[in-house]
Amino acid sequence: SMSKRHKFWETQPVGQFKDLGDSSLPEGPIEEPTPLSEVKQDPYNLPAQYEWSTCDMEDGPTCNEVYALLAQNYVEDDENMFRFNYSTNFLRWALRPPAYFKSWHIGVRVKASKKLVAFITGVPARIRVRNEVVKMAEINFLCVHKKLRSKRLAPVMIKEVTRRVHLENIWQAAYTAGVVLPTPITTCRYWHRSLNPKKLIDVGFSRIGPRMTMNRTIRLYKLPGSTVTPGFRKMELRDVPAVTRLLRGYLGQFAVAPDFDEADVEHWLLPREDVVDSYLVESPETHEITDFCSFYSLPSSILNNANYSVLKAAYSYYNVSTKTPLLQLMNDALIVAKQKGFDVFNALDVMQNEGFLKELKFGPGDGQLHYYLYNYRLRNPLKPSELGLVLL
Ligand SMILES: CCCCCCCCCCCCCC(=O)CSCCNC(=O)CCNC(=O)[C@H](O)C(C)(C)COP(=O)(O)OP(=O)(O)OC[C@H]1O[C@@H](n2cnc3c(N)ncnc32)[C@H](O)[C@@H]1OP(=O)(O)O
Ligand SMILES: CN(C)Cc1n[nH]c2ccc(-c3ccc(F)cc3OCCn3ccnc3)cc12
Repeated sequence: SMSKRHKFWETQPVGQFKDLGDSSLPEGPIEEPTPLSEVKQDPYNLPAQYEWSTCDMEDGPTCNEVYALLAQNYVEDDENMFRFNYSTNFLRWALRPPAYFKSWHIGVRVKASKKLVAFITGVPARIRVRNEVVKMAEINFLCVHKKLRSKRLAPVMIKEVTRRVHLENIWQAAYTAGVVLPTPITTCRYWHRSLNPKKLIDVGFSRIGPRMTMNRTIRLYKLPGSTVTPGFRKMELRDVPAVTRLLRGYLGQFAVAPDFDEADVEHWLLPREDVVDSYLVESPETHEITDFCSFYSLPSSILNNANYSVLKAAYSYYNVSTKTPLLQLMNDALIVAKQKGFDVFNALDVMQNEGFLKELKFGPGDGQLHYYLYNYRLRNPLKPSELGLVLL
């Protein structure tokens, strides 16, 4: 991608590959805000047969259309064996955080049939970059129907969501992708911890290692039936103030991290069945909340297997350990994920995750996840361990 032409991205206020190494460029916004009166008031032009369609995720039929478009056309692994299968409840959670804008849930429909054929979203977030808290849009769920690929629809959709974000006086964004674009602020690897090795091997997600048998593999990944940490329990509404304090204190060590307040913690971290799970350790003696762990539920469709159609995957979200060793805390997270029927527990090598991945028998995945900021330059890329942000 360094040599590749990026005809669209070269026009955008993002770090450009040609600027890499030029440490004279200042860290911070690349372009200044435009006066709101000068922001384009009307939507960008789509090809004649298509129209913009703001998607109300609270409307059942619309939410189901978005679900179906993503279930059939969203991100697949490199071998096209799996495709993310975000649930409708997950999408409503991901897209309606505090102070969200419905106008940032942008669909493209065929005028004649009203068929939803493309989608892109933004949600507002306060992201701290080093010592600056920046109002940003987190951009996600960019999807063009498989039959409409390579028609340069994505740049139009990106410009339209940018325009609508600008109208709310927000000038920066954060996003991730499995593809390399100008220019990653960091590149993470993802790791997988088998919970149901027999199914993972059956569907081709994992392979039996050399000098291993199926039974030996099942034994290798066996976990206790219950958690081991005294005071380990599900998070409840009454815990929001304490978890907010714990999380803000912990995330302060990372160069880029969300600036969560109590309303954010209530939305993003209170357990929601089959969407997000959060646990904490309440000291039996002092009743102080000392540790926290969370994971979200993102199944993948299995695209061609006779016995299974869905891979149940848990993804590590935000974890804080101040008293319980991180290894023990995350092992308890694996134990509850197994209890809940997940087949695999996934984690990125961000934050302090490298400290538990190998020890808890995670294996490296076969791809990378690149993190990006829009209209905000970092002088140097970050190490994954300097990143405290997980996007869904
Ligand atoms: C201040 C507010 C700012 C807000 C905006 C911030 C920026 C937000 C940016 C969005 C963040 C989304 C984050 C997110 O959702 C998480 S990443 C997941 C993206 N979605 C998928 O992978 C689903 C399956 N693929 C598709 O649906 C299509 O392949 C897509 C729609 C991906 C591209 O459709 P297509 O039919 O295959 O391609 P054309 O229309 O012909 O367009 C080709 C151009 O698109 C560039 N491209 C390809 N993939 C991209 C990607 N993942 N991000 C950004 N750009 C991407 C590509 O480099 C080329 O530009 P270049 O010629 O310059 O290289
Ligand atoms: C983050 N969010 C924006 C979705 C997203 N977009 N692009 C991606 C590329 C990789 C990962 C990812 C992140 C963590 C992880 F443990 C495994 C992953 O992908 C495995 C490959 N795969 C793809 C579909 N089914 C399986 C997520 C994403």
